[in-house]
Amino acid sequence: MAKRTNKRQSTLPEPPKPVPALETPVARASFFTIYLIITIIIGLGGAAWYRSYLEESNLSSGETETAVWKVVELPGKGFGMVAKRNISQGTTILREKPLFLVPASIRESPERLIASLVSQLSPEKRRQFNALSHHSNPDSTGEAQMLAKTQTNAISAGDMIGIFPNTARLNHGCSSAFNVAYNWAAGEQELVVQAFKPIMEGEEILTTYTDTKRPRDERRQYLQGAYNFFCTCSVCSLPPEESKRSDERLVEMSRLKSKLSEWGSKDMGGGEATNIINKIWKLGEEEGYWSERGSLAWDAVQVAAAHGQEDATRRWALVAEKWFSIELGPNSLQAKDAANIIRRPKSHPSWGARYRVKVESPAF
Ligand SMILES: C[S@@+](CC[C@H](N)C(=O)[O-])C[C@H]1O[C@@H](n2cnc3c(N)ncnc32)[C@H](O)[C@@H]1O
Repeated sequence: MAKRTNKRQSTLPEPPKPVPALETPVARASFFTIYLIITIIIGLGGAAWYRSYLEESNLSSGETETAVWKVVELPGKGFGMVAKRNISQGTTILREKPLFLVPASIRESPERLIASLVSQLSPEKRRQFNALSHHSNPDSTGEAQMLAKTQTNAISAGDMIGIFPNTARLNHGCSSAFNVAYNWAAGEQELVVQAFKPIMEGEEILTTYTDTKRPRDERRQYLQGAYNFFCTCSVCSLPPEESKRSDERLVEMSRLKSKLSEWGSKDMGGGEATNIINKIWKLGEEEGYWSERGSLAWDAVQVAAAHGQEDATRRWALVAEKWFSIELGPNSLQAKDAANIIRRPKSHPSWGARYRVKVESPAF
């Protein structure tokens, strides 16, 4: 049996003594040549890595192609964004600063305001703005067209709305069809786009323009009115029977979500509230609707904490932290708040605010 030895007692043979490398001018010269070559190789490798890092995570506005996605023309949709390679769940596919921000409600003429903001853009940024589509008012020109482009492409950024030329190329998909979500990072003043589902190479990268937890006809009517297109996404194209079942699930998810507000008005106990959250989760799983999972689990954290249930609070916070990180990014305030509750469940602001009662833990 081999004896355990420490280094000092090692019986391994002594390593060979290093050969003095820099003793002659020739040796010194070849050392510097090798040093130079290694430095260049490391430098080039580093630059390539840095370029790919920028491409994946911190793009400057105006790019239409990165290592991860490209903007292409798609039949019947204008432009859209397509994955250039498999994208794993939780990947940040894009960070983007706005061309400009506008308050969500303004007193002055919106046309005039947008025109003035566009006139202040650099020529390159103005080109990016002019390249955007404007389906809400296709025949418009001049200031009206600038307003139409803003209406078609604006994305909420805190209490403002902004124009983000890359994110603006994301087309819409309903319930199980959309695979990315964006989140305004107020600290960095940039939009973060996260893949909350795995996306295969060649697949279209889709966001959602509306709450799609409603029946297909209603969704289509809304999208036609607000964005001027008839939705034929994978959910809207389901055969009649499957479409009916999908509609039923979505309507039930929506009904249960509004029923949950009864806990807020103290008309529902903590056990029932967490039971409803588990039901919504299950329906979402059946539907393939993975969005909003972080906030659903966060609602359960609130219920469990208010009823003073430490173990359930921590378990729901673990789920919330996981899904906030996937959908909003690990540096999002939401993911950080959930991480704090995992460490100290009793630090939740609602801790013990209601009578103590057992609540359900995650049932998945
Ligand atoms: C924010 S833009 C998206 C990018 C746009 N396709 C482009 O070419 O720049 C919104 C417009 O894209 C089109 N669009 C988005 N999702 C679509 C879909 N699922 N099917 C057809 N057209 C869609 C509609 O014309 C909509 O008004």
